[in-house]
Amino acid sequence: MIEFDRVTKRYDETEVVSDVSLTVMPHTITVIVGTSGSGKTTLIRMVNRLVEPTSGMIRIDGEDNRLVPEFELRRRIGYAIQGHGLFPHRTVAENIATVPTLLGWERARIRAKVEELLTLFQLDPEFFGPRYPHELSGGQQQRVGVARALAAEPNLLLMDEPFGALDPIIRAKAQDDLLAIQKHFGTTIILVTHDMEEAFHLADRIAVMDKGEVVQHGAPAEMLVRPATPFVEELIGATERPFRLLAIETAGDAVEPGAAEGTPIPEGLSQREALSELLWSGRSALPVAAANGSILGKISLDGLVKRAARPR
Ligand SMILES: Nc1ncnc2c1ncn2[C@@H]1O[C@H](COP(=O)(O)OP(=O)(O)OP(=O)(O)O)[C@@H](O)[C@H]1O
Repeated sequence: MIEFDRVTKRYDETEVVSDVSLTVMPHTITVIVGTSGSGKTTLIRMVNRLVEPTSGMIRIDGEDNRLVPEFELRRRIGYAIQGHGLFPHRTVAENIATVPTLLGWERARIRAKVEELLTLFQLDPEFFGPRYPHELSGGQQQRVGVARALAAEPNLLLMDEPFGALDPIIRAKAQDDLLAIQKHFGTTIILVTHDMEEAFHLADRIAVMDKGEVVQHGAPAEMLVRPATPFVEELIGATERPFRLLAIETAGDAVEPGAAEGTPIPEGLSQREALSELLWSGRSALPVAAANGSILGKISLDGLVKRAARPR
């Protein structure tokens, strides 16, 4: 659990983070959104003490983070940033192995970890392990950056626009990888993004920052129904509300009994994507398939229209 307790950061006279109190529950994804310059990066960099708060305290599992030596914090907390920050003269495998090596893991354990992570990110370890970052595409480098942040199996992962530079297709893939990994390891993740679509897709909780303050912190659906300020409402975008609501849950959550014709929708697809498939197919229902290919039932336009309506 991460507790921000009345955290303030000032640079000279300018307050860039103002009296933020926020609790991040273990094994959840909290997404921080807000306009440029609202203090998102500063807030998360205070967790691993790349930035020191002017006042207030951050506790990690109950422990004041100032009592933990900085090098220890940075080994314990994964940190992935836009542009990935890979070491150019180290291979992909060496990059991922950075923190485990510092921690003195045995070679066999390091090798196994590197292979596991590359495989999870669907990068063939034999092919990609010995390559150098410049031999990879931007999207592949970005995934290696996230793999590196995860290598020492941190309980906590801080991510600052980790998918910012990716094209929409690779981005969607990277988001799904992240969700799978979060499920697999139970990692607590705090992620900063400008992309509301990404926020609604990934978040268990969204924190909205405006001029250094957290103006709302809650479940995505709650934010749609009860935006705390006009700023939050504007950020969500009134015309997007039904679609944002559908983006929160998966097709698997909307399965209805019965059969339907057409190409099956994977159960992990968001309901928003399922709606799009339905509209494009011109059908009123499509089958929904599990990862192993078995048909779970169907998803219907009528069902999704009901789910997209304002919750009561
Ligand atoms: N080292 C610093 N010295 C002075 N001011 C700073 C420093 N770091 C950040 N700031 C200021 O603090 C404010 C918040 O910056 P921060 O990077 O936290 O915002 P952000 O919400 O992450 O923005 P963006 O979305 O553009 O990345 C900005 O106005 C920035 O200029």
